[in-house]
Amino acid sequence: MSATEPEARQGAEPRTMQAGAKIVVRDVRKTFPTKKEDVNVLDGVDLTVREGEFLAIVGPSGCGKSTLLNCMAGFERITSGSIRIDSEEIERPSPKRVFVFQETGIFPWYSVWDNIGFGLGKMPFDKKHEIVMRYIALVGLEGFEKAFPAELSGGMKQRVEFARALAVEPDVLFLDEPFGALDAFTRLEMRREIVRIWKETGKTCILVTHDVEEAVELADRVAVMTRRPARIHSVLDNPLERPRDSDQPVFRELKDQIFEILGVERRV
Ligand SMILES: Nc1ncnc2c1ncn2[C@@H]1O[C@H](COP(=O)(O)OP(=O)(O)OP(=O)(O)O)[C@@H](O)[C@H]1O
Repeated sequence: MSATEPEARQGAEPRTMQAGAKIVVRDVRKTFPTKKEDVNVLDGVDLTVREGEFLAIVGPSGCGKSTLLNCMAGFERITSGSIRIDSEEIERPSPKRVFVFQETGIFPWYSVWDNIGFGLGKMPFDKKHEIVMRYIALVGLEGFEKAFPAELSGGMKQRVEFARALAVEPDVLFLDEPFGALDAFTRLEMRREIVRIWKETGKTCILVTHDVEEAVELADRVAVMTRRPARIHSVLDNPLERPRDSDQPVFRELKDQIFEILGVERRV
């Protein structure tokens, strides 16, 4: 396992040509103006997300993890710096970049089929049906296409959420605490599921989580943020094969390393 210091700040021209780079974040600052005073949230964030990787972002509570994710997806405008996806500057949201939140993202008044087909817009029924059923199968919900969310368990609703996100064929999946509303057992089950889905689809996945163990179990690399105003403290490589076991010495070392970084930040 190895930790890399945040990538060196680039000059005016971001280093977008790095082989395999999907998202390049350079010297990003984000300030929220409020009536009382400006809230300085991100303060020089540098991060490169590789094509097809599973990257987790952890950090102290309220440090700006969701803000960074929103900026990368184009939902929030950055104050300065640069965020490029496939060498294109991000200025607005795109259907190629979708969010998966907690189960609350799905519409209770729509069936599983309608929820998953929602983002597909107008298209011939047969084509839509083929796509919806493909993703229903991918997430293991065959037989539940006519069910409504109230008839589903928390884990099943989460599967609908994943299928709905994937059906629009995004090339980046942003996962913002997606398992936060699930009970402990279902959360463990869904962690395994997300790894399987990620492997089968090859999407670039960026996960924000409070749970360091979850980050180490799932991610190829873990980016650790400082407290607010935040930057990336370090990015740790996770060399462990999947499925991972939290009793493995390397798993524990990696977790300890992250806690140490977070602890240091808390004492500053
Ligand atoms: N629209 C906004 N206007 C003003 N301040 C905001 C806005 N959005 C976020 N903030 C502030 O930015 C800071 C970072 O929020 P953010 O939700 O990104 O942090 P986080 O690390 O994801 O939080 P948590 O650990 O609680 O999930 C917080 O202090 C928050 O109050």
